Amino acid sequence: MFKSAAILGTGSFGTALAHIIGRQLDSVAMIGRDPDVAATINRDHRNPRYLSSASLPESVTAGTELASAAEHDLVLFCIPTSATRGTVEKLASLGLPKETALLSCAKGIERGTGERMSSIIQQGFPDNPVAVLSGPNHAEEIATDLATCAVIGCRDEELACGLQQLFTASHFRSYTSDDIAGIELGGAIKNIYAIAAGIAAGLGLGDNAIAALVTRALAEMTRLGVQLGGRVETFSGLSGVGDLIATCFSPHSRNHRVGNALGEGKTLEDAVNSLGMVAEGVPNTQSIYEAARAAGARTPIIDAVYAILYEDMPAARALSELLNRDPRPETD
Ligand SMILES: NC(=O)C1=CN([C@@H]2O[C@H](COP(=O)(O)OP(=O)(O)OC[C@H]3O[C@@H](n4cnc5c(N)ncnc54)[C@H](OP(=O)(O)O)[C@@H]3O)[C@@H](O)[C@H]2O)C=CC1
Ligand SMILES: O=C(CO)COP(=O)(O)O
Repeated sequence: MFKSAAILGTGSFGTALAHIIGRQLDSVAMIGRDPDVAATINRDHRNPRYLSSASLPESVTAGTELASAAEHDLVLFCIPTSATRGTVEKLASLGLPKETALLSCAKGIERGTGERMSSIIQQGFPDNPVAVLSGPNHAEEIATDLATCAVIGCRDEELACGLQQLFTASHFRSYTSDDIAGIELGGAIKNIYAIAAGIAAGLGLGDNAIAALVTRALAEMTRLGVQLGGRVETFSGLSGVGDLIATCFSPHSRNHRVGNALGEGKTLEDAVNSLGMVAEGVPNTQSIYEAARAAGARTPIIDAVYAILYEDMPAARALSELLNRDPRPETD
């Protein structure tokens, strides 16, 4: 179905996905901001800045011209959620054929509007087909051919099959679903719990506490995600509990690393600056906290992370307040 693709973003995830789909397609164009990074990718078939040890197939080239996305039949959005609307508007002003399929790979919702990335992309390209990809997909592992699975959210069956075929490799298995909202919400909300799990580890809590936290996080994610438009079963799938487990327990998770630094007493600014990559949970703690308030949802874990990140509440006090809330049944 697809012969070529453009990947917007030459960061970790763009590089990992180029590594996968570059083997399947005639040409994959990575479109970034830094001409030196692009030149090195073209010369050495490696990204010097992100996942520099991963080799990129010969079919992968790089550049900085957004307009060149129009030459491909699929465009992947692998940029931070905070950059999505601006990039969509720029690309829409340059123009894309209406057959070009658009695949959102970012995990978060927009601050202020609460909109999901697929909606923002669809607004910019009302006639183009839009799909999403999510799951337990750490770029570091994908780029070294460690096995994983993903779910493709798409309402058009033919496109879903085409994307499923594209994202099928000996070490990469993909599933399809038409619950785009549920898939995007799981991927966005879990970032906050990865920060929470990192904070718990940084505070020196044990395995029992972190298992309890992640279990209650799943209940909270499902409750909030359903209130925001997802289907309940999607949160027990790859983009829900699958990604929650990956990010809450993996040393690769940037969100977990930010949380860990906070638990150890570092400031949010230091934690984010020392990362040098995007940790979507930081802006998404604000956007999802706001969406939860607007929906009237009960979200004690998200509220605690929000208080630590944005209201200067010491992590140990937030933990104590979480544990000392009024008792309640496990399922309600
Ligand atoms: N890394 C992972 O394992 C996974 C990441 N994702 C999601 O993919 C998205 C991208 O993450 P990831 O690749 O890891 O992030 P990185 O921090 O590794 O890279 C971000 C990329 O986006 C570019 N970028 C940053 N700001 C802008 C902007 N304002 N306009 C255009 N481009 C910009 C950066 O350019 P520059 O290098 O020039 O700064 C860089 O190429 C996130 O939503 C993340 O949640 C999803 C699954 C897995
Ligand atoms: O979403 C991810 C893996 O599925 C990446 O998580 P981090 O952004 O926390 O590294």
